[in-house]
Amino acid sequence: MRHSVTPDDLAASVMAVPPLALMDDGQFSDAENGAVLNHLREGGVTTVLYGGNAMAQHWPVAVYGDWLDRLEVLASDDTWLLPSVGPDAGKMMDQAAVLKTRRYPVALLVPMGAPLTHEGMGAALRRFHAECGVQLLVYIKTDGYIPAALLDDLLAEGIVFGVKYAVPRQPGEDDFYLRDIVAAVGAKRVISGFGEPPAIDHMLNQGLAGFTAGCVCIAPRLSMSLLEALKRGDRAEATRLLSPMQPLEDLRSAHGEIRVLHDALALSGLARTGPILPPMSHVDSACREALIRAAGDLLAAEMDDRAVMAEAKA
Ligand SMILES: N[C@@H](CC=O)C(=O)O
Repeated sequence: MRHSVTPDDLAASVMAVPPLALMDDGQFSDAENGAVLNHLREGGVTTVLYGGNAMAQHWPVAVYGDWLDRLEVLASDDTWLLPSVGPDAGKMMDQAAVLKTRRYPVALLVPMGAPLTHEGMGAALRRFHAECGVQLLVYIKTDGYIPAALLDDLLAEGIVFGVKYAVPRQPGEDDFYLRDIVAAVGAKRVISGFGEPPAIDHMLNQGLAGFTAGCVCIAPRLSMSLLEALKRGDRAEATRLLSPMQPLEDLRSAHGEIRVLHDALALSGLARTGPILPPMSHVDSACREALIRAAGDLLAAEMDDRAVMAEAKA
């Protein structure tokens, strides 16, 4: 696992957001989480965030250090691994005590909810950083969550590392909040935060540096090629690369993105992800067949792409 990173690393790899694999008794599975991490690394992904898809806000603090230590052992030396902290300021301090004795450079701050003020939120982030020295990637899912000027101050103080931006917009809708954030902290510090489809507009039209995604866990090579296409401004190639992911993305939109991804990894045969953490639950059996097809087709497209690349290199 890497112990230091720079803002350029936000653009160097897709930030994969995998599910967490547990054994039937709810214990962490080294073998299955290792299988997911190996598949990502073989597909070229070097940044992995244990966030929303891993239900990270619901990890008991009692196992937080142990699960992170296990992930660190499983990750390759060149992988940038990000844990999550929050969502509340008290839990952040319990997690700071754990992170203080580890070497994670950056953690994702999952969105905080009411009650809060922006002044108080700034104080909570400063207190966390003073305790453990870990910088924060701020996850923004709602308009006006944190003022752009406060983000800029926290970035200048070395507390905020960057922003994972995931406020949904209608097609063609102007995104004033995103523009303010980019004007304050610079596009290099902001990544698109909700999968491959919105990353196309975020990177091509708003100039964001990269993106986080879930489908990348099944198709890392395709997703990395999508990132490269977007960095060179190639919309046609990006759209082509997105198309094998769309059936699974459609199922995620219809039935819940976290649980569909968790079960898709298992049904594709990539990893036995096991029980999903409460308060989430598994997908209904009614969409199982469609999920087997979508996940299997996406994995097949990934393996075909890898075979073509290997042949081209030989
Ligand atoms: N929610 C997105 C990316 C993660 O933050 C996804 O799963 O595609």
